[in-house]
Amino acid sequence: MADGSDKENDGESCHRNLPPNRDVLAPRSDVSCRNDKVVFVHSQMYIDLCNNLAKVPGRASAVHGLIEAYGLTKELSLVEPRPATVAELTSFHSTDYIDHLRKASAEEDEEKDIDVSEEFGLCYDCPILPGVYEYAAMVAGATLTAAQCLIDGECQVAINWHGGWHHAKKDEASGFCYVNDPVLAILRLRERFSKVLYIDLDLHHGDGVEDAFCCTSRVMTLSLHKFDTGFFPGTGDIQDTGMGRGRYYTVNVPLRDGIQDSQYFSVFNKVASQAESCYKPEAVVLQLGADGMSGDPMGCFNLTPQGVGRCLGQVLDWKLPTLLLGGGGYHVGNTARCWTSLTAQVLGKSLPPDIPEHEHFTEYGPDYELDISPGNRVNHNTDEYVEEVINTVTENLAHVM
Ligand SMILES: CC1(C)CN(C2CCCC2)C(=O)N1c1ccccc1/C=C/C(=O)NO
Ligand SMILES: [Zn+2]
Repeated sequence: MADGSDKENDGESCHRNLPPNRDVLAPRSDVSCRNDKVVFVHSQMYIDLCNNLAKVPGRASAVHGLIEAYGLTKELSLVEPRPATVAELTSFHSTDYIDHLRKASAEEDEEKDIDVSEEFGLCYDCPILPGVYEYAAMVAGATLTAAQCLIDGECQVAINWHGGWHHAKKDEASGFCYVNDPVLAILRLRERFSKVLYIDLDLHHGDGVEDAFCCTSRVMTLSLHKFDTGFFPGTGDIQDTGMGRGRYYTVNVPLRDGIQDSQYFSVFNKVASQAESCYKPEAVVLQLGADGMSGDPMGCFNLTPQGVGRCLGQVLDWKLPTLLLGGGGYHVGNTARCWTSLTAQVLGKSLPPDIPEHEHFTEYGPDYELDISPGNRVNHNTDEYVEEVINTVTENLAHVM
C-alpha cells in the first residue's frame, strides 16, 4: 500500500497531492464526448523508444505495423505523446525514486557499470538499462496524453497500447515496470471525474494500481488474474478488498490455469456489471495485457482476442470516457493480433482473416491468420470454483453504495 494519506487528506487516497474532489463540476451525464473519434497515441520516436526498452523488444513496432497494415491508422485520431514531467511522475512516485531512476539511467550511459543495487527495486527483474528513464517518462507521458484527451472531451475512447505497466510502486520498480502509468492516468482523470473504475485483464494481478488506491472509495480497482502458489506477484486473493474508506472498492478475481474465453467472459460479465451498477463510475481505465492469450510463453490461460473482445464490448457499452492500455504479452505476433483486433472493435470495423503483407509479416507464420486458436491447456477452474468466486465478489460488492 502506498504511504499513509496526508494529514489534511480525508483518507480519500493513499498518496500525496490528490487534487480536491470536484464533484461540483458537471454531473456524469454532462461528460459527453463531442464526437466518436478514437484517440491513438503514436509517434515513430515513441515506437523506437518502446521497441528498445520495453520488456518485449520489437513488440511496439509489430503492434503498430499490424494496426497500420490493416488500414486502421487512417481511421484513428493519431496524437503525438510527450514525456511526462518530473512533477507529473511524482504525483504518485516518490521524488527519491524518480531522482534515482533519472540519475542511474544517465550514469549507465557514462560508466557502463551494471547497477544491481536492490534499492528502489532496480535490480534483476528491473535492471537499469541505458535510457530507461526517458522510456518510462515517455510511456507515462503517452498515457497522460490519452487521459487528457478524455478529460477535454476530444474522444470517448483513447488508446496507448505501450502503456499499462501496472506493477510499479510509489518508490519501487517491479515486474519490469518502472513507472506506473495507469496510476498517473487515474490521478489525472480524478481531476475531472469523481469516480474512476480501473479494470485489469492482464494475466498478472494489477498490484501497483490496487496498492495506490486501496484506501479510497474514489477509485475502484477490479483485477482478473492468475492466482496460484509462487506466481508473480503473489497478491490479489479474493479476500483482499481494500482498507478503511476503500474497503470493498478493491475487487480481486483470482483464477487458475487453463481458463478459456466462455468461462472468462462469464465471470467478467457478472462481476463487471455488478461493479458498474453499484459503483456508477464516470470514467474507466482498462488494462488489456495480452499475456493471457493462448500461445503466450507464460503458457497459463487459453484466451483469444474474441474472449477479451467480449469484455471490452461490455465496457464500451457503458458509453463512458474509456482509456485502453496494454501491458504484458510476450508472444509478439499474438499480442499484435490481440490489440489489432481490439482496435478494430473500438472502431466498429471487421478485419479480413488473413494477415496483410507488411514488414512484420513473418511474425505470423505458419498460418498467417489474424485469429488465435484457443489453447487446450487443462482448465483448473471448475464451475464450482468460479461460482464461489462470483458469489464472494457479489457479497462484497453489496457493501458498495
Ligand atoms: C521479465 C518478464 C516481464 C518477461 N517474462 C516472461 C515472459 C516470457 C518469458 C519471460 C516474465 O515472466 N517477466 C516477469 C519477470 C518477473 C516479474 C514479472 C514478470 C512479468 C510481469 C507481467 O507480465 N505483468 O503483467
Ligand atoms: Zn502480465
